[in-house]
Amino acid sequence: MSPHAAPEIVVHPDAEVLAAATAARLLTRLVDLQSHRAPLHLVLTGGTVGTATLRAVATSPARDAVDWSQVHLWWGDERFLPAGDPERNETQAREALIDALGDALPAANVHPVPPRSDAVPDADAAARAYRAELTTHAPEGLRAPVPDVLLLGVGPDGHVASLFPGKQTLHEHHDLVVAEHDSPKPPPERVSLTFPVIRSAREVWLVAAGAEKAAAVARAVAGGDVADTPAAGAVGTERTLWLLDVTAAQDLPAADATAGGAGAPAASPTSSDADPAPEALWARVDDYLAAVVEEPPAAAAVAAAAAAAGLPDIAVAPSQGRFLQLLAAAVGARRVLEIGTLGGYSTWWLAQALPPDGVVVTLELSEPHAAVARTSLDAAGVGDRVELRVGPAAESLDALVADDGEPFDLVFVDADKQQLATYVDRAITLSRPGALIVVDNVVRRGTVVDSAHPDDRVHGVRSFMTAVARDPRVDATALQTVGVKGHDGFALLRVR
Ligand SMILES: O=C(O)[C@H](O)[C@@H](O)[C@H](O)[C@H](O)COP(=O)(O)O
Repeated sequence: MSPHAAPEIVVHPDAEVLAAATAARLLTRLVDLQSHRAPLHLVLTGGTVGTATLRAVATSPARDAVDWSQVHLWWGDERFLPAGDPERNETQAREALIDALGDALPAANVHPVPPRSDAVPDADAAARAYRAELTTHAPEGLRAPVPDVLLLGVGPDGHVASLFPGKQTLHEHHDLVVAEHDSPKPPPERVSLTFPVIRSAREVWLVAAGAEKAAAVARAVAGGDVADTPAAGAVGTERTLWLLDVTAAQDLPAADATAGGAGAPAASPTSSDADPAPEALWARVDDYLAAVVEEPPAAAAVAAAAAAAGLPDIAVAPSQGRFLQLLAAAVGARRVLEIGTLGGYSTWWLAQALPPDGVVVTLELSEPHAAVARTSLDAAGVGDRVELRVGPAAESLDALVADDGEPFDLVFVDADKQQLATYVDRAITLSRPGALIVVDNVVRRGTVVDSAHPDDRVHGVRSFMTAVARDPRVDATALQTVGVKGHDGFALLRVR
């Protein structure tokens, strides 16, 4: 099985057969793997199919072919409830399998997410404790054990574990475990592994039954947007296996699924033979790169505050933030202009490059966004190096031109695209020779090539591209990028 292999899909006639077949497959896989390595790490999932699979394992004649003393059990997520609560995934897994294994499975091999208690009063505390447990059992050089098989149920909205569409937790690239305080699936308080852990698994098995899952399954298998369909981001380093019943597979192209039990890798879900480069793979690479570009806690706090305030998740990724910082440092920036503050995340990175007397002048249209940014940047200790101006960017830029102040050394343009040509024209006017101007989001999933595209932001970018191509004041280039934010790109200008 090659890394990043296309997902395999196996379809069974109904949910009962699906659970039994998944159990048989799991037992066989564990026995096979035990001839290669020990211990094994198996991550369980909550939900009806996940729990039915555990019951089928418990009642299988092949159950005892596994040396359970060499298997560690973890959970992909947990409903943050008191110990023994029947709704806890741990409770259900104990009733379905663990109790039946008895002494064959040492208690020390079972690693539940801590239940609600006086000692662990909230999901954040449980997440911290679970993170510590993972790290305790991590091999040298890693922060968590590498799951050999990671099971995931799939919700009708495409959620996996307790990672739900539209939530900031989907974009957690560094932490191993997060608390979810507002789960749309009850209970609201949950704890979940993050994608960096899920995507570190050798094999990710997604199990789903029921027609209500079909649309999400089809979107995920087709490599959909993780923000809309989190299951699309659940891929293993060696294998991604979809185990479905007929109804959950009903929206898949017919060629994409093999009959149940065969288990042979299905035809790739794409028309080409080459491995597709799904957004999930790009996101996984970003996860890897994020481990290289450690997102400082102060930056993560700015991002978290923006998410908590409900700001749209359109800030740059950590690696892009560091890129801006390095560019600013490379030109020895003392004065930086930012057009589009949002929650202040890129502002924070830019401020890191400044000398003590440096300043980032950042322009934001929305007062509520500016208020979030101001609070976060002050809390991060960089507020004294940031001058935040609220109002329409074109007006603020004209005022800066009228001020005829010191020129800027670097400009970062990350605002509405309809007026991009105007913003960049003013930025060039406000910059010194040798200054750099970075313009974000200029590829827009490739739509920038479409002269008839209905989105006026596309036309704003195209107008900017046309203008900058013939502007004698700058040398310019533009590069495509892929990553957790999908397919996009940026332009880089140097003022002559
Ligand atoms: O705690 C949970 O609820 C699960 O971990 C969750 O991710 C579940 O696996 C899916 O919601 C699918 O659940 P069903 O299989 O019951 O549809």
